[in-house]
Amino acid sequence: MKIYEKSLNEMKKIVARYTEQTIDFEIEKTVSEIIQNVAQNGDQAVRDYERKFDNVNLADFSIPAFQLDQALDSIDEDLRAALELAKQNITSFHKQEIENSFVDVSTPGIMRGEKITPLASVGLYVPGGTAAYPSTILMCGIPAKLAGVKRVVMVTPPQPAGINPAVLAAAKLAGVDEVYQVGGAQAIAALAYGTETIPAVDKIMGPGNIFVATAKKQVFGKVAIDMVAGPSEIGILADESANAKEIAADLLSQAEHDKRARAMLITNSKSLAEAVSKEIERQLSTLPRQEIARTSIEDRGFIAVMENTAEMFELMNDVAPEHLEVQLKNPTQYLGLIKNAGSVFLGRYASEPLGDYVAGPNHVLPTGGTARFASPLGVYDFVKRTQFIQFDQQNLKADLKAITKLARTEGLEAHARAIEARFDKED
Ligand SMILES: NC(=O)c1ccc[n+]([C@@H]2O[C@H](COP(=O)([O-])OP(=O)(O)OC[C@H]3O[C@@H](n4cnc5c(N)ncnc54)[C@H](O)[C@@H]3O)[C@@H](O)[C@H]2O)c1
Ligand SMILES: N[C@H](CO)Cc1c[nH]c[nH+]1
Ligand SMILES: [Zn+2]
Repeated sequence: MKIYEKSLNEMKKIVARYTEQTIDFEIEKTVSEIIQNVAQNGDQAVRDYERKFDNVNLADFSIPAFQLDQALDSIDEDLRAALELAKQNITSFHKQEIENSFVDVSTPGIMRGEKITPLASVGLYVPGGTAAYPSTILMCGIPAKLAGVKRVVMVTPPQPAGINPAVLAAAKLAGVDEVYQVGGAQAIAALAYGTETIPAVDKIMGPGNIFVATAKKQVFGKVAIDMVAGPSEIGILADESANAKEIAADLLSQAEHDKRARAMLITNSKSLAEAVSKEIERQLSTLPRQEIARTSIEDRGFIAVMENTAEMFELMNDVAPEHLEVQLKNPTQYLGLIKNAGSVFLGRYASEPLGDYVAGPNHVLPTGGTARFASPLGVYDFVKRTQFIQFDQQNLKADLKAITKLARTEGLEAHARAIEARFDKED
C-alpha cells in the first residue's frame, strides 16, 4: 500500500486527487441509454439487460411471497439467529429516529404545526453483483416499516442459480412487501418509470455499484433518492498504540467490496504505517476476494504519515469517508474534531464489520465525499413533512401591515390584496 510522508498542504492536494469524483462519461452514457430504453420499452428492455449483464433469462421478475416464507424456513439455525439479532438491534436503534408531528398553540388564536406522513411506496435496491447482501435488506427495510411505509418494493440482481435464500429470508424478516429480481441501472430505471411488472415508486433507497449510483443520480427528479451510496470506503486514524494486524484487516474488510472501494490510513507513526503495509500484503494473499481487494488497495488505497493528531483529523475531514475508525488512545475525546464522516467507529473493539451487521446503526452511508452534507439512511428518509397554519381574524389583522409591505416590496400586488380582502368593509 502506498505510503506518503508529506506536509499537510501537499497531502491535501494528493487526497483531493484520490477522492475526486471524476465524471465517467462512458458510464454516464451507458446508464442514460439503459434508463431511456427501460422507460420506453418496459419489461422487454429489462429482460434484455438481465440477459446481457447478469446472464439470466427471465420470463417473470417477480418473486412470489410464499418463496420468502420458504426461504426463512430453509436457512440454517445460526444464520436465522444472526439475522434476528441484527433485526433486533437495528430496530431498537432506529426506533429512536422516529419523528413526531407537532402542533404549536403557544399564541392564542394561532395554530401552526408539522405533520409527518410516511411515503406511500419506496424501492429498496439490494446489491447482488459480486456478493449477496441480506444485511442491507434489514438496514433498508426495517426503517421503512418503522416509518410506516405501506408498499416496500425490493429489487436485487438475479442469479443463475436463483436468489440466495438468505436474501429472501432477510426480506421476510424486514417486512418487505414485493420482491423483483432485477439489478443494476435497469432496476433503478424500472423503479423510477415503472414497467408492466414492476411498479414505479416515490423514492429509491439503497447502495450499489457505480452503475446503480449513477442511475440513481440520473433518475433524481422523476423520483426522490436517499443519497449516493456507492462503492464502500474506510478511513482509519491510528497512532502507535494501534495494532497493525487489526488495522490491515479492517482496511481489507472494505476493500473486498469492490475494485472501486477506498481504504485509507492516516497516522502519526511511521512504524505503524510500514507494519500495516506489510500486513496488507500478507493478509491479501489469503483472501478469497483478493483480486477485488488488491485492485482497490493498489488503485485507491493509501497511507499518510502526518506530524500530529490535529493534522490527521484535518486531512480526514477533507476525505469525508463513509466509515471512520478512530484507533487512537482514548478515542472518545476526539469526537468533537470529526466534521465529515458517515459513521464513526471508536476504539479497538468497534471494528467496521460490527457496524455492517449487528451494532444497530445503519450501514447505508454516504460515499465519495458526500458525508460533507449527507447522513446515514434512517427512518427520516422514509417520511415527508407537511406544515399547516390556522389564524383567527385578530392575529391576521396584527400581521396585515407586515404582510402587505413585504408583498408590495416583491411587486406582488395580488398577495397584498388577498390579505386586505379579509378586512374590506362590506360594500
Ligand atoms: N455505501 C453503502 O452503504 C454500501 C452498502 C453495501 C454495499 N455497497 C456497495 O455496493 C456495491 C455492490 O456492487 P455489486 O457489483 O456487487 O452489486 P450491484 O447489485 O450494485 O451491481 C450489480 C449490477 O451491476 C450491473 N452491471 C455490472 N456490470 C455492468 C456493465 N458493464 N454495464 C452496465 N451494468 C453493469 C448489472 O446489472 C448487475 O446486476 C459495492 O460497490 C459495495 O461497495 C455500498
Ligand atoms: N460496508 C458496507 C457499506 O459500505 C455494508 C456491508 C454489507 N455487508 C457487508 N458490508
Ligand atoms: Zn462492508
